Amino acid sequence: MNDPAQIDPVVKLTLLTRSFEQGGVKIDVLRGVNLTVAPGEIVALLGPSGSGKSTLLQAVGLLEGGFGGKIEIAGTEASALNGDDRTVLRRDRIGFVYQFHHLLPDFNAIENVMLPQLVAGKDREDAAVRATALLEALGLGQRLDHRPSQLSGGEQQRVAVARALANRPALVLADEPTGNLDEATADKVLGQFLELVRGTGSAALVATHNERLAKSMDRVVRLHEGVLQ
Ligand SMILES: Nc1ncnc2c1ncn2[C@@H]1O[C@H](COP(=O)(O)OP(=O)(O)OP(=O)(O)O)[C@@H](O)[C@H]1O
Repeated sequence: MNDPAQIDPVVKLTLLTRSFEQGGVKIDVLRGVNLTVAPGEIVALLGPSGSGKSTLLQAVGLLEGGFGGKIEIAGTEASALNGDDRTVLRRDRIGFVYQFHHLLPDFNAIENVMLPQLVAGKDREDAAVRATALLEALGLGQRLDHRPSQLSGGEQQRVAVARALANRPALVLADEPTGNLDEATADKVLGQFLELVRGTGSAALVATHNERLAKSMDRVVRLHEGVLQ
């Protein structure tokens, strides 16, 4: 049996830094962030607008360079990988949900959820089975062949949640996943998202402004003046 102490964290950030130039002025947005997320743990990332939540998620999602410090994802030091290996690590281990769904407009719900699986080399039939199961679990069994424009905002976000989980990622990164929805819909979608993430055993790092929604997660961390509190 595995000793839990020996299991790698899904995320380990050590002294992460990021600065931007704005109008000739250097702004230190992240000033030495340390963060560990355990397998299956759901962590809320709170912080005021402009505090660097999206910047932090971009670092963890291996979406951008320019960061100082160390980024480890599921035991692999991502900051030491070349571009191709980083892409594979991102594709195989990380799912993303954004504030706006970013679904492909010409594909229906099931196709949008199948797509990341096909890109990862999964068999078409298996991908369809997985996509259907996820969409049904999110209450979208009657919407499988609807395109994004034929879905409500909450339904679009639920398809985006299904897409993020399609490849059974070790980690889901969500940037204001319900920020675009009214309060009642946001609560419902976030509740379903958390339940599904818990069911799959993925870990999640969820950036939000919403203290109330944050409290329903396992742990809350706050970005303040470039470090986590
Ligand atoms: N590519 C960039 N170039 C210059 N400055 C940037 C860039 N990306 C982010 N910043 C700056 O970094 C700071 C943090 O931005 P970020 O989007 O990470 O904040 P946030 O906490 O996610 O904000 P919000 O809650 O409003 O989405 C801001 O001052 C922003 O202007």
